Amino acid sequence: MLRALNRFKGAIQKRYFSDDFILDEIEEPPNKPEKPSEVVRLLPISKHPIFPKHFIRFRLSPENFKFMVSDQSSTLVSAFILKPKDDVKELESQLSLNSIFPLKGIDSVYTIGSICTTSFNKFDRTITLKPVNRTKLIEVIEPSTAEIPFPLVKLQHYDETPQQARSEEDKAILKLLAQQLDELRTLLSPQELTTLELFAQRFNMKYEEDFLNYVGVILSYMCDTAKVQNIFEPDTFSMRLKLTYELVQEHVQMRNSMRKLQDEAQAKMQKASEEHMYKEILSLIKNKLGYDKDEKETLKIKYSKNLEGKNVPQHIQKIIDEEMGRLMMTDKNSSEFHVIRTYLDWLTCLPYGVQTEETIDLKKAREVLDRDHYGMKDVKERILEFIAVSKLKGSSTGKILCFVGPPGVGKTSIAKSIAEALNRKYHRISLGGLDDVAELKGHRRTYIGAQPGKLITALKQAGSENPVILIDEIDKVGRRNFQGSPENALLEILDPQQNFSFNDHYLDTTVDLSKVLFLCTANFPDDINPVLLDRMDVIRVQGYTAEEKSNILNRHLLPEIINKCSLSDKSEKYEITEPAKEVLIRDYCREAGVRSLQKIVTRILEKITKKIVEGVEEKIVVTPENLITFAGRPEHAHSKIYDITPSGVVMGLAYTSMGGSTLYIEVAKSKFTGDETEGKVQITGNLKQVMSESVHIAYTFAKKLASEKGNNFLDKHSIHIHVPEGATPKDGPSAGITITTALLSLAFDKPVIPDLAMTGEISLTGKVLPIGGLKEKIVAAKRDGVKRVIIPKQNKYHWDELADILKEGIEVSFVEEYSEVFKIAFNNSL
Ligand SMILES: Nc1ncnc2c1ncn2[C@@H]1O[C@H](COP(=O)(O)OP(=O)(O)OP(=O)(O)O)[C@@H](O)[C@H]1O
Repeated sequence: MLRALNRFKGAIQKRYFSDDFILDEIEEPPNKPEKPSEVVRLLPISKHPIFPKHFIRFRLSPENFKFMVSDQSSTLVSAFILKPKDDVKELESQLSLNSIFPLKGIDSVYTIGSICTTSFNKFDRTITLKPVNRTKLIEVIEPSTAEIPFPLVKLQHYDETPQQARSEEDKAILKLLAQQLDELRTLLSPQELTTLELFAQRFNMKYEEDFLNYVGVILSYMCDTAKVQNIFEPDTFSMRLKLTYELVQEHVQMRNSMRKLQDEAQAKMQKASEEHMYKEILSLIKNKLGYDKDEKETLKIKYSKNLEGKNVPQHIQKIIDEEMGRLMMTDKNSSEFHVIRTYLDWLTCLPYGVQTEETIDLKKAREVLDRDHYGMKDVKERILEFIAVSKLKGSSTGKILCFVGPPGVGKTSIAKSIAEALNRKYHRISLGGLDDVAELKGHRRTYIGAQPGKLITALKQAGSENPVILIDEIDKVGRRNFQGSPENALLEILDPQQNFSFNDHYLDTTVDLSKVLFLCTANFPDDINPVLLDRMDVIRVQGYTAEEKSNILNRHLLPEIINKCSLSDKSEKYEITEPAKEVLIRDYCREAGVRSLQKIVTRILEKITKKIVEGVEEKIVVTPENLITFAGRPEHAHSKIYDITPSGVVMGLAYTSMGGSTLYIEVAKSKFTGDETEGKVQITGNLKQVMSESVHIAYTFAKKLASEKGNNFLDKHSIHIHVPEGATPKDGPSAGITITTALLSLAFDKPVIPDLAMTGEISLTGKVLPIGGLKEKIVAAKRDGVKRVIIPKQNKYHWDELADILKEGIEVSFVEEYSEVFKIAFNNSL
């Protein structure tokens, strides 16, 4: 500090270095009066307390200046800091120099201030305050008035005599304070540093009090008024030193973090500007050397190669040419360049005029279909008919086949076989859960990251204009929403009248889809939009019987899985016995298709592979007894929950999206509640609307029939109808005769004959109407040990078409009227 002081010896005599502060002429501090007067005027000042040996000049208003100059007592005044308030800040912002403010009340100033000598400069109406001592405000003797702007106050002065004997702690803190001050100097701007060093000239650093006052002055220009006043007030040296040290430390920390943030921000900005500069230089160099042009030329060559041998439609060629021109003109580093480039990538990669030669050969088609799929007689016949018609027509397009059936029955894989049979490329689009039309028709190019829709992607991937595109799960496509209707887009895609000019939003031009052969699959035709369904030829793919599953397993699934597990040449090391396969089909895979059978057999063969790799010597034989160790526990428990059905319980047959299943209808009486005079029906078991309606029809009919037979049970009791397995939603009218029979069984308190199951819709007059999914229902009935089934007479031809092996062991009764059901179910005993 002393070095700094010497450096600045002979500093400019009068110097302005901040708008707020005027360093006055260097002069010796005034002689301290023997004992300063204790009754003086109070000058309320702003910003910071005046530390001993530091002096400040203020500008006064003309009236105040006149008053002060004429006032006899004003050779000595006291200066007190106004407590920071909003209006003080406001006043400060209006005045650039340190100011003396009107005093609103004695409470608005801090009670510790300075007693100062004064000197006036009438040229610029300023008063210089030179502090003598710190002082405490005791009371107001004469308050301020309109004529007397500054009140007369009584004070009690501090004793500022330097004390040399310091405690060890004080000495240590003084050392630390000096260190902190050194650190602070490293964090200051050059202008701040100059100010700091100029202040140093006023203090004699030999004295610790002077050093502390000097630090106080520095802080008063850097910290809040309240904080500075806090270090100004204590009357003991130790306390002032401690508080001053803490404030310096806090300020240094704050400056350090600010410096860090500033450095980080600066580094970031510098990096960004350097990057920008290098890019500019690079692009200038590339431009000069012609590299830029080279890259564009390379793209041009790539696009012409993409289009080689293709028969690009005129309207698309025009767009390609235009976009090529734009590409050449656009700066390679601009975002626009990338947009045009991606667009051209798509436009040039589509297979314009590229086709595979279609073979419409019935014999080959039959071979392929038989090779890949067991059974499916009807489906294969329908496909061959379709191919035969295509042969005469000269093309297979124009008609849309839709394969409908439960999961895992081979709908997707038969579509693949059709593609192979016709020598067309194959691509599958899954619509499950799709609800954004843009996924089918693309996003407009104005979107960031826009892409064409699934159809254009399919054409690109197929690489030919005439692939088979399988639209999978068309029944699961989302309905209309705010983004548009995917169903409408499908109508446009599948309609031969429209799809020769399919408009993709991204390509923003029309593409010909008329040569594509569209095939669709669905689990539930009822969920397909009727307008869409109308355009399709529906081919029902039925579920498989246990025998069919067994054949599919042995002929197709097993060889395929064995091949995948690389077990083809290790057949002597393992065996899955026929009884084990039977248990697998019966207990593990009860659904209509064969997908879970495929999964479980894969799991078993993987376990076998692991054992072989581990070096198990003996032959691994999978039998019904050890099946659990290979396949785990069967997920399906036996669905037969009654061995003998009691009164009020009858077995029905249902067809769900998962295939056929047996289901029990349970009916129980419940008491009348309140003042009911007529029976009511309560339904539980997750029944959807059609089935609930069916319950009401059955109830009305059963009531009528019962009373005709002299039984008024149903009139006198409320009824609860339940269909167990509530987690599965049930719909469809085919439980009509089953519900009626269950109601009558309860009413007459007579169980139906054993091992009976029935299916059929009932009308209000007792007619039995036909049902769907007979094959699946019979498969389920057989699986659950049903010996006798009642089905509508109108379904007889479906029954006749069933394989003999499926009908074996089941006695069937075809009925037209409910009265026939009644007779069979209750064995003519009512
Ligand atoms: N009749 C069959 N002959 C040979 N393999 C079959 C037969 N039916 C199904 N598969 C095989 O079963 C597996 C599942 O069939 P696929 O994926 O075609 O069923 P899916 O009906 O399309 O089911 P989803 O409705 O769930 O899509 C395939 O590996 C398929 O080859």
